[in-house]
Amino acid sequence: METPALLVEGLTKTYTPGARPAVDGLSFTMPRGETWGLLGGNGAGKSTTIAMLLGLLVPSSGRVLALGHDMATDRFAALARMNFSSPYIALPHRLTVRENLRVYGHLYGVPEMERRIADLVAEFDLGDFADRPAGQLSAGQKTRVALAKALINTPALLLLDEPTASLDPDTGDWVRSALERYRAETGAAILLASHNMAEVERLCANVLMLKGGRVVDEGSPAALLAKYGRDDLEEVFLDIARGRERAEAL
Ligand SMILES: Nc1ncnc2c1ncn2[C@@H]1O[C@H](COP(=O)(O)OP(=O)(O)OP(=O)(O)O)[C@@H](O)[C@H]1O
Repeated sequence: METPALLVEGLTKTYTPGARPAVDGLSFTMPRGETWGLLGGNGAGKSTTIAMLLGLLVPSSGRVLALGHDMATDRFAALARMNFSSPYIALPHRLTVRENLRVYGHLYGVPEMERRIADLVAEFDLGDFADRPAGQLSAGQKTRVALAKALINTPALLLLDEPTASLDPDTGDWVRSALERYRAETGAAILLASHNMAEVERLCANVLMLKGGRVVDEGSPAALLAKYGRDDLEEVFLDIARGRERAEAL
């Protein structure tokens, strides 16, 4: 059987000794071919989780198998087939968009790289500013470039931290369609941290609700709506964020 996209066991991160962990015993198994959402209020532990899944941050305890590879011992085998985008990581700003994509294409050893770049420039509508320095772009334009960069190596596992945060509604909508198409065409798994409930409802097969670094609930958007007796995920999120138990919510 194919290994899951992510197998996470007891993942914990304590930044300050003696303080409460930022991520506290997180365990889940995410299959390939699905998009999952990581939801939670500010400080819930989403970015810390993603940084550990990528091997950028060493966990205090627990383990991550990404595409079957242990991130503690066999990280590079996994990273070649993973990618990510985060609003907190800037692209080299003096390089043009196209140069940026070439740099990352080389890093990942992308075959037929110019064709791959041309496809991504078309897919994310980067043509108008492909030859401008990345540092001169608007936040929304940078986000689209970051997503193109995240797909350069056709990853089997894609981790996205707030992928559409700076996009206007129309652009956000077609970026979501592009992600959905990518998943459907390649069978990739996508884990996205988001504050956008409509986005999560539209894209995600399963949602992990984080609070204080722990999963406080999980399920498909439809199952969570039914469980909390709500019409949209925003209301479910508020119920959980404000600590209302299910019984009180009903
Ligand atoms: N480098 C750090 N050193 C110490 N504490 C940190 C560090 N980074 C994050 N934290 C703390 O860890 C907790 C989780 O933060 P994290 O950034 O993972 O949350 P988040 O869910 O991504 O939040 P947001 O929605 O605000 O981006 C917070 O209490 C935060 O203050």
